[in-house]
Amino acid sequence: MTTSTESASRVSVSGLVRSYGTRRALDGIDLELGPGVTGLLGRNGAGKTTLLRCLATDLEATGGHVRVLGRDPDGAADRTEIRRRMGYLPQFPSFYPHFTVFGLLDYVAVLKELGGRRARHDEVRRALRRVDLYERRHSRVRRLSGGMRQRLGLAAALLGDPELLLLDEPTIGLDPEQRIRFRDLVSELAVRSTVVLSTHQIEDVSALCRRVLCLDEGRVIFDGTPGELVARARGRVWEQGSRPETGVTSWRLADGRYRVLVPEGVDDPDSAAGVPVEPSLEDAYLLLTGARGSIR
Ligand SMILES: Nc1ncnc2c1ncn2[C@@H]1O[C@H](COP(=O)(O)OP(=O)(O)OP(=O)(O)O)[C@@H](O)[C@H]1O
Repeated sequence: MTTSTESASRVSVSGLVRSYGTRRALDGIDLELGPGVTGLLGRNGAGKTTLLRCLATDLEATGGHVRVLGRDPDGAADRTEIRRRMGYLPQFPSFYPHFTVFGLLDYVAVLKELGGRRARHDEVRRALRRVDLYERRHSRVRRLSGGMRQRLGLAAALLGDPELLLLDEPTIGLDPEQRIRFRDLVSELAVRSTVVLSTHQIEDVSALCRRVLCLDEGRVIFDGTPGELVARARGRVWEQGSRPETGVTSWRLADGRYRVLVPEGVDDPDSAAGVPVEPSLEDAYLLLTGARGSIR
């Protein structure tokens, strides 16, 4: 039976467990996602890619319940329907190098069963324009730069205006202009679509996400707005002239001073040594995930 919360959500996950052998990469995730951009943060190995792969029907859950776009990924017919209505940019997209840019996207569009030839070609052109690759449509994929390949992967994910867009580290390798273009595109799409963005680029989260989920060892350790995450760090970020004692996180800044993060339960530094400053989202994330000691 479908509950009203489930039908409003594009993604509904409860008690999701995914193990690789004896290792639990996801250890009981509960999640409801509606339209808008949600940023997925977490250290290397926290479980972000595994979560996206479970939502993308690329990995089966070991335990718990997953519904994507109102469908059950365990059923073959439901899985096909989810794949048609979802766009997925994997962490390491790989392409046939001898295809042209246009030919490759057209091939993906055929697999997604996007309309007749004419409508499909229109959609391929539209996706190429959106990622600024239209001028390169006749190039062989092997001749693209790393950032262009990343944009090609994004174009493939955008085909057919998916209701759910799952993006695993989408801005890796993009130059600043293309990164801003990407943000503009994603925020436009997120008016109607649900976008989940796994990233280590905290600036992308600040610029794009209304909601942040932070994973640690396969569990959600924070679920809220970027502002709520920053608020947790207020009063715990300092700058001072000398490297502090252990027990706090610190790193040297360009001007020779030190930025100091003071975890909860540790005394504030001596106010004579430094001044409290407004935390950034990055500071708040580092405090949340428990970084310790000097970051050199
Ligand atoms: N195919 C696999 N086989 C075995 N273990 C795996 C596999 N994929 C991931 N893992 C393990 O599962 C855990 C979560 O990995 P995952 O790739 O989901 O993390 P992540 O948060 O995406 O990391 P990163 O930021 O480095 O991409 C890690 O301990 C990882 O070593």
